[in-house]
Amino acid sequence: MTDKPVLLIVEDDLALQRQLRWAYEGYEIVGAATRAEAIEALRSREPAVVTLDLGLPPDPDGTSEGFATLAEMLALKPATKIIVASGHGARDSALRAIALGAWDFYAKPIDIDALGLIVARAFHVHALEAENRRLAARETAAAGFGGLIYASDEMAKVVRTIERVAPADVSVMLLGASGTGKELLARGIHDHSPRRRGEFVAINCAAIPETLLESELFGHEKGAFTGAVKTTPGKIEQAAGGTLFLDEIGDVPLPLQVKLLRFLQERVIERIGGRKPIPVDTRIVCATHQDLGTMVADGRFRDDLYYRLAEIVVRIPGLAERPGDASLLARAFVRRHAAAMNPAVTGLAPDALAAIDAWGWPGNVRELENRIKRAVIMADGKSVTAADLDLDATAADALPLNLRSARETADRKAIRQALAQADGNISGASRLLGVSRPTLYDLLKSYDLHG
Ligand SMILES: Nc1ncnc2c1ncn2[C@@H]1O[C@H](COP(=O)(O)OP(=O)(O)OP(=O)(O)O)[C@@H](O)[C@H]1O
Repeated sequence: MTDKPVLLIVEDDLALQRQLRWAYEGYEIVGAATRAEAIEALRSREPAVVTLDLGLPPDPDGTSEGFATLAEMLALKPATKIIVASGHGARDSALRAIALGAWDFYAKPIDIDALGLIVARAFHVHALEAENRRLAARETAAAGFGGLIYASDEMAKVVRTIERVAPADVSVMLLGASGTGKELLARGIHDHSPRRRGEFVAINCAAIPETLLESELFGHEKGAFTGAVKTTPGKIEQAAGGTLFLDEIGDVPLPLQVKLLRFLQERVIERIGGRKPIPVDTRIVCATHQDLGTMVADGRFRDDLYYRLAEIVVRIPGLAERPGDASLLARAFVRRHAAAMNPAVTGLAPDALAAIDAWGWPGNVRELENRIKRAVIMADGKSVTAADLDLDATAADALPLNLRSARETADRKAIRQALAQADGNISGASRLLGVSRPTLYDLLKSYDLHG
């Protein structure tokens, strides 16, 4: 066995089969002369592409056995690209073969070069479709994770960690820049934990004025302060039996940090103006874009609270550090927003994809989604362009330090993308990059990248 792509040739004329074997060098050729042999080869070798002669025994002058083989193969492995050949009543057979799901048809006698082109194209399309299926599978697998979409190994690693910690009742701290998907991941933790039937309650500690934050979190009794007209439970109580997501935890003022710490130690709260402690069983997931380590060192964040909250710390990389994610997310957002706002739009133009890859995404996924939403509304034609995204002029980067550093940046980016596309496979990535494996190894070493 070689690692060349497998081409199955179903042909009862053994001389012709031999001739084809010699003609196509780039593939590993497997021959079959009957339906039974063809099915056996399909099962054992799973060829991506098959050429099928319709005139097979016991009906070598007709097409019945050929069509039966076609139908059986497609039923077994629908993604197989089957190219049908026949000399009899070519037009009718062609129509019938295509209707049954054949990839293409050619009329005998065989022209080796013409058939070679059809075969090569079939392999190419098969590979593209396989890649699409792989990405779609990742999308669906991740859909359980609050609809999280990703292709990069960086994000796959984050998801693996989250999947592992979700069922354990530990507090999780998510660190990442704004718009990287922290809330989505927090929701994912909740949905994959035994508390999923309870509520997921999110509170953005930065968005609520200091004076109100305590009451929001802990609730208040009627009459506790002016305007407290009725007793109101806080977010912590609301999250009993579920998960409390404290976003921007770094913005909680010090006095409230003390109260939060007491809750985490004793698992009881007291509403403002209340006298009796109320036990609350909730899991805390928190997030911040701030450097809590420095805040602890500066005395702006209590270290005892930090350690209570950060039993597990998960770092979420920025969108620009996740090769392949931006374009995958962009496609998904185009689908989502086009359906709602401009159904004529079906995709992204090549210049838009290039601009998306080149952009630094300071606002991460949120920025990407907003740009796509606006572009879908603005788009005139079927495709969103770089101009619709407002990325054409702005995508021009500042001048790099020197040519060497510009080359290194470009190299690093291309290597990471190729590795992402090849699923981390060095041979695959080196083929995509057009360099030898040893060259790629050297580059990985010199740039301190990991394959
Ligand atoms: N991997 C992803 N797949 C699909 N959608 C995503 C992904 N990451 C983020 N989003 C979407 O992007 C938006 C921003 O994500 P989210 O609110 O989770 O970010 P955040 O890190 O919590 O941001 P902030 O810190 O500003 O609150 C949301 O609409 C979210 O649904």
